[in-house]
Amino acid sequence: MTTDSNSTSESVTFGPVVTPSVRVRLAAADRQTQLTKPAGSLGRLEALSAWVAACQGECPPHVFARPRVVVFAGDHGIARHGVSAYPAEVTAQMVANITAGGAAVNALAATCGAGVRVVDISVDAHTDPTVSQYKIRRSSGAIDREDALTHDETVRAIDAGRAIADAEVDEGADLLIAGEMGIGNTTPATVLIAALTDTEPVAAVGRGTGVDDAGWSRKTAAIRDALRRVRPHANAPVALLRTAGGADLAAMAGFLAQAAVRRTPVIVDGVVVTAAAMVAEQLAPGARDWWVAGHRSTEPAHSVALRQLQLDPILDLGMRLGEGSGALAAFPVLQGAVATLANMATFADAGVSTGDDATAADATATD
Ligand SMILES: O=C(O)c1ccc[n+]([C@@H]2O[C@H](COP(=O)([O-])O)[C@@H](O)[C@H]2O)c1
Ligand SMILES: Cc1cc2nc[nH]c2cc1C
Repeated sequence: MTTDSNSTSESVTFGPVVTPSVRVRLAAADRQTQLTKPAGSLGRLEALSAWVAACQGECPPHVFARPRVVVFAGDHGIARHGVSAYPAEVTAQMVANITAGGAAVNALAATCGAGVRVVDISVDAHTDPTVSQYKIRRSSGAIDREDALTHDETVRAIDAGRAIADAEVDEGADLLIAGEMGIGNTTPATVLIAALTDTEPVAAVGRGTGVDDAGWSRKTAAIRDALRRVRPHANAPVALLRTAGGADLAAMAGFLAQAAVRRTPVIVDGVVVTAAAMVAEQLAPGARDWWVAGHRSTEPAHSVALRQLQLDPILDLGMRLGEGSGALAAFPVLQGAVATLANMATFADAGVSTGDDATAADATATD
């Protein structure tokens, strides 16, 4: 088996990813011990707040002022081969629904002040020019029998995602969420994750939108066939996306990699976004330090990918929607964590006795 391993020879290069500040993370952990609460009593919120402070490079951190969701929409040729519970036409219909404000992503984003943008990367329909600025093509190829994209399309899709991340950060986004919409997209997502983790199709395949048993069998066979085509490219992210990904997945990978280059934290969503994240980590090593997993989707491949990326999801609510919904559900938890570190009084400020004072008082009483 031949292996392409040199990602620079694939003509896509990302700027360096710096590590979120270790010094600030330690200062944040120390400040958490000084806040008016028993030591460690905010549980994982304490580590989450320290991560945000490290990403922002200052402690105390500031609560997020401009969280932004970008929903990447694209169709997949494999959806025409009975692997989803819904017809491919739903992708374009949902793009219109998101644009009109009627989708779950809109409802969730409105509760926490997040802005939503939907971008048509590869929808198999004509869409409004306001969403099609970055369109690469109409639908990616059916990956069980043909490449998803040409090399040139793959590079352009990655660059589109990079440009979208740059535009969001330049316009002041201080937290990014990648979401997606695309009938059939759990099939290429599962192929990418299985290829990158050497996982058997049956251990990774899930029901996606709720496909029935016959559809599940077709999906498993499609994943097996696509895996045969893609396995030689497991160490070559551009070839991986070209062979068995899609334009939407490539754009998300570029977006997630560039967010890290731009030192902007990201809440990762479900199985499709996390598949793109695995490729983004190949494109820009270290990018994962800038991401937190919002939730654990019910798709088995999602757990496989989270384990590989060493991301511990904030929520586990049995969600499997996509659109960035799981990340948005987790956002108030993350924002709350930041608010504790940013806004709570210290024991010294508030004149509240510390645990050390109790120990000292006990010692005095027994002297
Ligand atoms: O995010 C997830 O984990 C997730 C799990 C199952 C389904 N989805 C969404 O459902 C669509 C893909 O499902 P399917 O069955 O058509 O492959 C796509 O629009 C995704 O946003 C998303
Ligand atoms: C209606 C619908 C909405 C979605 N949002 C994300 N994936 C979806 C799939 C369907 C079918």
